[in-house]
Amino acid sequence: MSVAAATPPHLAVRTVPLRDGRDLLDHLPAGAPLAWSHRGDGLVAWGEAARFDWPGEDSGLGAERFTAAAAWLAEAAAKTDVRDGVGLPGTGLVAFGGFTFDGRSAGSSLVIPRVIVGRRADRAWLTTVCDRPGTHPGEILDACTPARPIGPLAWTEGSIPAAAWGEAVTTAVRRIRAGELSKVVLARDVRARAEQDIDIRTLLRRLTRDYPGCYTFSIDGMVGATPELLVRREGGRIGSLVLAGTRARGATPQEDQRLAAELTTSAKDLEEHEYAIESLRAALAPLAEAVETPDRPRLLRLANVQHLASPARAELRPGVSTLDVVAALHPTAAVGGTPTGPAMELIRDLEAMDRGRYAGPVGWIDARGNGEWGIALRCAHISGARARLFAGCGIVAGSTAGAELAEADSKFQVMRQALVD
Ligand SMILES: C=C(O[C@H]1C=CC=C(C(=O)O)[C@@H]1O)C(=O)O
Repeated sequence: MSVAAATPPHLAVRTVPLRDGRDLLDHLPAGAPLAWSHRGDGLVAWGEAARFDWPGEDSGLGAERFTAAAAWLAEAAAKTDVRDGVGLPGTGLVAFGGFTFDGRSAGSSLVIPRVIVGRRADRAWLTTVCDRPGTHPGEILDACTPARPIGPLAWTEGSIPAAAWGEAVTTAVRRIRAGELSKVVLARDVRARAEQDIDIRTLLRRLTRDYPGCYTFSIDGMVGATPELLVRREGGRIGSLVLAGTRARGATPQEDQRLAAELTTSAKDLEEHEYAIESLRAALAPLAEAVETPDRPRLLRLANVQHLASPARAELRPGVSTLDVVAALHPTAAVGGTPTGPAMELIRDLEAMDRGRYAGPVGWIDARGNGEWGIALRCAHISGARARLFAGCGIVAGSTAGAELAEADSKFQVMRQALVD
């Protein structure tokens, strides 16, 4: 099924310092905004100078989509004339990307925008991408109209009703107890329809306001605020934040504390977390040295849920690219399961839906290989007036359908709240 991606064009890229203290999102015109932001830093972008699309591969387990994307980007970089007056990660040639969860699905893409505005602490910059040196992209002048409210929404079930998904959880628990695998992450979707096209900038504003500690993203209609950092690369250093194990937030400080204590001492959740750490260490072993992970996970509190979280750091071996790391880490045990092969098969058997880019790598990369890639969680696919929301849960031998349905609901809350005026 694989086909060659379109050859990237010759481009001229200019980055200049920007003396503008505005919030990154204030720069975005309506339409199809690109964004990646975390605590006010990040990149927003619009327009499309070049694009890589991947149609899906036959086996679904390989890394073809990442390898093809890396080759396309390297070719684009070789054909680009760059004048970078700032020289930070995220300046010069930058591509935004979103990859499908399953290699068999179509929809993985990289986009080199026409205009990028970036911020890192007190430094901001503007990057423009043209077809010829000395020209300016028309998109730079796109009028920045105010973000619109979403308006009334009609909600419907997704691909699989709640009760049937609960049965899938029970089946997964049975297969885990029978020794077929240790853990599988099962996901479900719900759908909403607005009366007018959904203004993605409104969602981004609400997500950055409510989830400042998460990575807010918008790439080709996938919009969300993920707490899970797959890999951040700066020079030869990489970092990652492994999450697995979840409780809701309590309604009172006492209840919140009780749920946190339950999570940090739960054998089921610590086991689930350990699988995620082991899979990260195994995936990084051939690519990186000095992999450091903490002895015990920390508690990460978000507005809707609390997670067990472990920050990891490592030093990349020479010649290893960022997309090599993305390919090696994906799918982590936090979105696939353990072992990966049987978990992927069970997901295909039980979920009754194509995840598309939900739970796939999402982020940006520059021509020097710096970049930040998260896992597309707590997100929705927005297409015109339609939104499809996704949420998944790690299932282990001790899981129950009722608790997992409740956990999925607390994960849906991120995009539900972003969509409701
Ligand atoms: C699969 C999702 O979350 C993962 C990330 C953190 C904790 C998880 C858990 O505790 O089940 C999930 O593995 C999702 O939000 O859709």
